[in-house]
Amino acid sequence: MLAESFSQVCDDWEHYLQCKYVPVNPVESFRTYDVAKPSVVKLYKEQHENQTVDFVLKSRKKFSQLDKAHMGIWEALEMLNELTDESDNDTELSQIEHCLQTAEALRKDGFDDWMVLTGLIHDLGKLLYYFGAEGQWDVVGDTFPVGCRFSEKIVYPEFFKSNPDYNNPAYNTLCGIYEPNCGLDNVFMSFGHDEYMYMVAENYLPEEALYIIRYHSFYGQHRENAYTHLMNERDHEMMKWVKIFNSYDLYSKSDAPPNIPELKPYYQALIRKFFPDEINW
Ligand SMILES: O[C@H]1[C@H](O)[C@@H](O)[C@H](O)[C@@H](O)[C@H]1O
Ligand SMILES: [Fe+2]
Ligand SMILES: [Fe+2]
Repeated sequence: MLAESFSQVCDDWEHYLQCKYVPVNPVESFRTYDVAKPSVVKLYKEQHENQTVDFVLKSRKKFSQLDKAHMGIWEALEMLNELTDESDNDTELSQIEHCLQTAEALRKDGFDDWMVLTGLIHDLGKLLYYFGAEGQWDVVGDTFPVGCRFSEKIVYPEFFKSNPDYNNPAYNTLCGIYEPNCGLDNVFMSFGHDEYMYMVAENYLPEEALYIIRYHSFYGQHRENAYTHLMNERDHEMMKWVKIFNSYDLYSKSDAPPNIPELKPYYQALIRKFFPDEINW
């Protein structure tokens, strides 16, 4: 099932480049963190204070075992439905609704199966909240590299001042522990649902889908371009997909809630094209 080359995955790249999701609400009404809910501010304070190199290494080790559950994708979506994302300032809908909204918006614009499926599952990693996460701060919210200087372009940069890595000379230079242009593959991102879902889906999806899943919360780069110095050529190619995906992830939040029972058969069939009945979590 793994796609071997870019052209195999995407037969109509030019078409996709034209696709710009047009939100119902004005673009400026999204991600307005200066007027955020108190839960959002609290979440980012905890996240920025606690995501250290040590913490990320421990979390990667703990969750890469994939020994937390054995279940199917649709089952996981239903389980996720119980969770309200405290970092999200833009939607009050449940996560299954958000996942379906993203997938539906992609489907309407004619994207390939793998991309629609990516929309459906991109936030499923939030299940790690039930699998022994410390709280929501190591599950949701935007992500960023650790082990190098925290960018001022990240939301609420002031909270990083209380992160123990902030004053560590090994970690607080522009590239920190990394070589310039080493590639994001070699960079430790703050731990959360992106990295976890990447681990879960690694054997089943094409490279582009996995890249989107792994970096969709990395607004510091896909929106702010604050970490270009760590990227290699592959990242530049792949990041184009993340940018396209982001419009659908973010702006579809203004659409009407999807009809879950009506959509279920289509998405179950789509899941079966890529995943076995049950996978390890
Ligand atoms: O609040 C949201 C939410 O947690 C999303 O799932 C994540 O991808 C975004 O980056 C974040 O801003
Ligand atoms: Fe997400
Ligand atoms: Fe999302």
